[in-house]
Amino acid sequence: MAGTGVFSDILDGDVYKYYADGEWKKSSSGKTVAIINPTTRKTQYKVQACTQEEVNKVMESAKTAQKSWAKTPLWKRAELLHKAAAILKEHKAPIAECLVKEIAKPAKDAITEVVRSGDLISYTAEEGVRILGEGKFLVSDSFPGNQRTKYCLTSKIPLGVILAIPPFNYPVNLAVSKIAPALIAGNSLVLKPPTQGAVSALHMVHCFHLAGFPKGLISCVTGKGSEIGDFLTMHPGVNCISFTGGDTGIAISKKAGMIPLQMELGGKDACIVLEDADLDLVAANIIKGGFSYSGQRCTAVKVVLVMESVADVLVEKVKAKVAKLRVGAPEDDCDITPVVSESSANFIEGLVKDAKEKGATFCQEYKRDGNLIWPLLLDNVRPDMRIAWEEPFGPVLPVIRINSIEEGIHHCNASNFGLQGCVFTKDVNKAILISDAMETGTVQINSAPARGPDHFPFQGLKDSGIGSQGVTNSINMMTKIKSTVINLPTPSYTMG
Ligand SMILES: NC(=O)C1=CN([C@@H]2O[C@H](COP(=O)(O)OP(=O)(O)OC[C@H]3O[C@@H](n4cnc5c(N)ncnc54)[C@H](OP(=O)(O)O)[C@@H]3O)[C@@H](O)[C@H]2O)C=CC1
Ligand SMILES: O=C(O)[C@H](O)COP(=O)(O)O
Repeated sequence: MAGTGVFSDILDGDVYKYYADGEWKKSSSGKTVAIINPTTRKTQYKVQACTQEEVNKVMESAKTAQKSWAKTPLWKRAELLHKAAAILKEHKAPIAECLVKEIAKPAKDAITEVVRSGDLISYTAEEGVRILGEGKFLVSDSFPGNQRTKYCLTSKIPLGVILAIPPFNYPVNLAVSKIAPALIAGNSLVLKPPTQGAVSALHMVHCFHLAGFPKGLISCVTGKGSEIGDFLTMHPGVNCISFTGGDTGIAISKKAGMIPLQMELGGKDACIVLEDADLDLVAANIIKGGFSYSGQRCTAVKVVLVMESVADVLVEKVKAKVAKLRVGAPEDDCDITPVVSESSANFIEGLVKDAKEKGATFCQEYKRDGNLIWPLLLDNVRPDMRIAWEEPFGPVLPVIRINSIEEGIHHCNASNFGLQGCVFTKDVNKAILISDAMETGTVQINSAPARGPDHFPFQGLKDSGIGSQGVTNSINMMTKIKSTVINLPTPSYTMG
């Protein structure tokens, strides 16, 4: 049960506290933020609306704690991360319950997110010990005109205070994907969780608290991004921002100072289907890729570009699978659950209405009950329809029929997004040519797009982001290079 047992410290009455200086605290603002359960559309939880003064104190503590954390041996940092991972997995049930209640994540997917997060933390600890435990040794005479009079020792050092801002759809996994690399690299961490997902995140933070991390090293400030967000992202105490979400990230990148930014933003992942594709495999991946978590994934299949000659058969196969999707409450492990908010549902409905007005073929009747939208496949979608380009972040999937591979690649590359894409064909030569031509960070061949496994690079191009994620890339981007050069009076060459 959320906020009970080991988690009772984080709850004060019906309001969750924020975390700073190794303690759970009540904000002096006296204001709270309601978290609306997408299924019931009623207030499920409340969190603090932290003040700017409290953010200032958090940043000061983070700066101080980072100095001693940077002197903590790598093996000790890794040991604490492994402890946090174990505690997180031990308490996966109450944390998963929070995910079900605040973001309507299906119960089994919620458990998976928490376990995956524990695994990510441990993998990051191991990877960090390896890659941060070695540097480079350079000699001067490799550059023309130089004798071997200079030895250069380089190492990766921490940036300082990392501000992590994850999105609602993975409030635990996309938080730890920032927290763990930051900490193993010797940084301190300030977390601003999404409002919907904040209580899941607070429970996750408590697992780090229970693991025994130094006071002030990790903080979690709550409050609406629209109210406290700018103060955080423009705070002079922040040395790096790692953000996942929507267009907000583009706005942040224009406001932030001269600091490293890691931005994972929206996507319009295209699924290109060639005539020789295994259409049963394609249909299964369209269902998994297009409708998991009701399409609320940046890596969801967001447009199907299928060769006309096989389109009828494919659409029928997908329709048959859509009909079998269970629609309902996340507690019942339904495949399609309510989208995260009424505003999101209204946005999705706007795209559907536009497609209707412009003549798309509705493979199912459009149906909505509150935030619950039944899965909808739109066939014969044309480029003049908004759904061809915009990201619904919901269970609505457009099918565009193409007559050539070039047409598919053109549509994919005409998008402002460039996160992932996928291509289905038995011809590996064509698959490689198409992958090379698609302007996306990743192309999946014969499978739906996906960020996982979490050690794979994860890179958005164009409006899909900057800076590459994935465990190793995240660790590296949260460090900078320090060099020490030893100057010898006379050249010295190591004898064989
Ligand atoms: N790339 C991806 O993985 C994801 C992309 N998205 C895209 O974003 C859209 C909206 O989803 P959502 O999660 O609301 O994304 P947002 O970009 O609105 O929010 C992402 C995070 O940013 C915070 N935030 C909001 N405003 C600011 C600000 N001014 N400064 C700093 N932080 C801020 C939010 O906090 P708060 O919740 O308090 O507003 C949240 O923690 C989706 O429709 C989808 O297109 C969404 C999720 C994942
Ligand atoms: O932001 C997102 O939606 C996630 O990065 C997608 O992750 P997934 O492919 O593992 O669902």
